[in-house]
Amino acid sequence: MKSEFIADVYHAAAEISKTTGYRPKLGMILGSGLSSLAESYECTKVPYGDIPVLPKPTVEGHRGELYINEDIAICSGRFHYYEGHSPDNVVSTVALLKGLGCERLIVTNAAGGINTGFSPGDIMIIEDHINHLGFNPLMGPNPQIDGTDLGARFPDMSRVYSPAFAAKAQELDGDLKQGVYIAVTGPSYETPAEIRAFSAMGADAVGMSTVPEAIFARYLGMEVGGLSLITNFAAGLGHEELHHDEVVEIGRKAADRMKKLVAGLVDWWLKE
Ligand SMILES: O=P(O)(O)O[C@@H]1C[C@H](O)[C@@H](CO)O1
Ligand code: HPA
Repeated sequence: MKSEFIADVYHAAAEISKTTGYRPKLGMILGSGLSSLAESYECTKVPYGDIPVLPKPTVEGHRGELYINEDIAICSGRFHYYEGHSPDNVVSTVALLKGLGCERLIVTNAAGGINTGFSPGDIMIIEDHINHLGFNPLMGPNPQIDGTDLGARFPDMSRVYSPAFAAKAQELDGDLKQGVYIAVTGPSYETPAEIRAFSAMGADAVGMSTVPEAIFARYLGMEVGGLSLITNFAAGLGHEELHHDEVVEIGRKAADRMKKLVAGLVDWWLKE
């Protein structure tokens, strides 16, 4: 992340706080097909188009709107590496949320189930991740604001996802899965051989996002909780070809259960 870029994003965040009067403590990034989760909250909506420092999302199922109120800021729409965005742009939503005042972050995504105990419609608490993207958002000079490093040059990643968040999620919904998310670049889905390799590496679900956001959020000192909605059997494990419109459709269908879970987690993390 370049110092100038983060300064611009923080500046944009300060402008939003000034106009709306809000400095929420909790941020959330919504995955493919999950944009309706934002509708549970009474919020002011700011289209990404009104935040010129942000790039434009190009993927179906990612709206491109910031929802904000005094408690929560929700990025409905994220930036994926496969869209051609730079690593800085991929994590610009996290920088925006941090600039708005968020100290905690919930990341959500749609993912393919690698673990043979997982089925479409399952929700997996992200317990850990494998970065298979080929880049790390912290590569490059360690950014500074007013001469001070934004975070550690070599940040610890031994506990990216909050165990307290995972425990609370299990308490709220007794039927959750838990596992390791592996991020690949996409946009092609994986081959069955890749899925077998990822399984041997210890991955339970595969997707094309989230990991850079979680790394950057931890670097910034935020607490992170993660949820994957399993939208399909990973390549070779089901009988059908994979299509993004089905990923979005399953996301929409499972949104009510996700909404209930997320609402409980939001209430808890705002009070905790
Ligand atoms: O933004 P997420 O990770 O939820 O989106 C997933 C990964 C790809 O962008 C897309 C593939 O269908 O959905
Ligand atoms: O099977 C998948 N692979 C990668 N990304 C995904 N996002 C949803 N499903 C998948």
